[in-house]
Amino acid sequence: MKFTSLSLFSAFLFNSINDPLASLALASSADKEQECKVDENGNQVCEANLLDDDDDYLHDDDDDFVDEDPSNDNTKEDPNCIDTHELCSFWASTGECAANPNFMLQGCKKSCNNCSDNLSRNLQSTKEKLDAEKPHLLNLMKQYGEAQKVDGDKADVTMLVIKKTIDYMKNYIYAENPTHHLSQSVLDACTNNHELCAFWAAIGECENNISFMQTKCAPSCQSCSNIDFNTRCPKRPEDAVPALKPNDLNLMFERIVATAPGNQTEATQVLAQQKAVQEDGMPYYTVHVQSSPTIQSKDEGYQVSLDFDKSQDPWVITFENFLTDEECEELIELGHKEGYDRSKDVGAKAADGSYDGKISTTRTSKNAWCSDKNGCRSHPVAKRIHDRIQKVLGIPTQNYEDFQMLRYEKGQFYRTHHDYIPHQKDRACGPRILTFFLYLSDVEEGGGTGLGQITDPITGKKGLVVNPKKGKALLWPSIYNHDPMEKDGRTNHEAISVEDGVKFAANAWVHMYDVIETQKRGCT
Ligand SMILES: O=C(O)CCC(=O)C(=O)O
Ligand SMILES: [Fe+2]
Repeated sequence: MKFTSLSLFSAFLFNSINDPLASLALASSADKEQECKVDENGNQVCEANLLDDDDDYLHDDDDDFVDEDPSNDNTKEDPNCIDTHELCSFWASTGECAANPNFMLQGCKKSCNNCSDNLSRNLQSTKEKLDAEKPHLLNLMKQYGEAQKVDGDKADVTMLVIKKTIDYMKNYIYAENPTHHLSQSVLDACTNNHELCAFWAAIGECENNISFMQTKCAPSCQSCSNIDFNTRCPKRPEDAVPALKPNDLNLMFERIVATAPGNQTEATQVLAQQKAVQEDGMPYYTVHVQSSPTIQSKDEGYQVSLDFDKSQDPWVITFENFLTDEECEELIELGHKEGYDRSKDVGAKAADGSYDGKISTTRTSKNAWCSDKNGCRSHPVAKRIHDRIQKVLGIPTQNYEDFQMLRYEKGQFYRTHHDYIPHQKDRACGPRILTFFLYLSDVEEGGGTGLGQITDPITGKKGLVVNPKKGKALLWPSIYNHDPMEKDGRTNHEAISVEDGVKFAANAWVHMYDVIETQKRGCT
């Protein structure tokens, strides 16, 4: 029996995005497609004589494919090389293959020139033949970046990714008459930058870890077009609601001070000292104003203008007992699970529009990001604290970056800097507008947060130092009240060296707009 490896590979391409193993099973029966049907669960089911019924899905010991010669199939039409929509050719001509590859490369294969070629047709589907092909395929893969490592129990699925990658790179990216309009710099950057790209793609990382995978392992994720910042990064929706409008900043701080549960009465102050927690889980925290405008919104002479903002001191407040001891310990532990690495500053802009982290001599601490890649962000304690901050600020948690967990050993510091990142003004997430800083440990000596341009309320001199204390929080704005997209440089700050002990802390940076998708796609 002649083996229709052309339809095999096309079927594989079409299905393997969701389930590569299933697609191979489907593929091995592709020449008898009429004998396969979809069951009530939506799964493809084929007659028993088409698929082995043991779990060795690659096993095929009859001789029903003997297409030893790749040229044998050259003249055959690929039945899967079709457009599934009448507008495919129009869309392809308007650049949709590049702009919308997820749909177009599968749904408009013909117009996008994303059909299987001789190599693909000749792919063998038995385990033995796969193994025999392996050196050849791995060799071909070297054209597209780092040589790929394939072993372990995911070797078969990884090989499927490799086949898919070669097909995509050869027939679509480097097609003779490409239908995409990718720039030379994107093409040059579209390489696998790690030997495990194919493996990671095989275990679903292209979707779990979009920012890294779709740019640094783009061939394996079939995502060269996403290297381009404008394709990968969603624009800020026209109707996006800003977290703060002009004048909201002052009103927010005034409200936070007035409503702090521990500040209300003498009795609540006692409860705060006892670290009591309210029924809804909110601790009886107290708020202490370190610095604020002297003329407040209800006062005569109050204005919403740059001159007025400059004539007043910026807000800086602290919260005592904002977190319970258990919450602090759990957050530190989450940081350990993620792994504390040497902290980096915002570095140079990369070809994909992201900004590299650069090791800096002015920041010697270690940090870990509590992202959702490993479920940290959705851990109940991390989530509870995000929700608590949301309650205090009245700004939704989607606007909060993942917690950046910090660890300073003796002698470590972060020299004076500002948290506002100017280029983010034009990004979907908008700039950082507030820093909600959490102290997770007591520190024996040193390790304070210094705000050099803020007047210390006790000494009356410039240079406020907030000392760490387990469960305490510190909040300051990075922007002005009259125009909350604009940086207020007066909240420059530093992490003073730890002299003794270890300082654990966490940054919760609040953006003007939703930052979740921007962060996930590496667009911040
Ligand atoms: O550790 C501190 O006290 C401040 C840290 C800081 O400013 C930062 O991580 O951006
Ligand atoms: Fe900072």
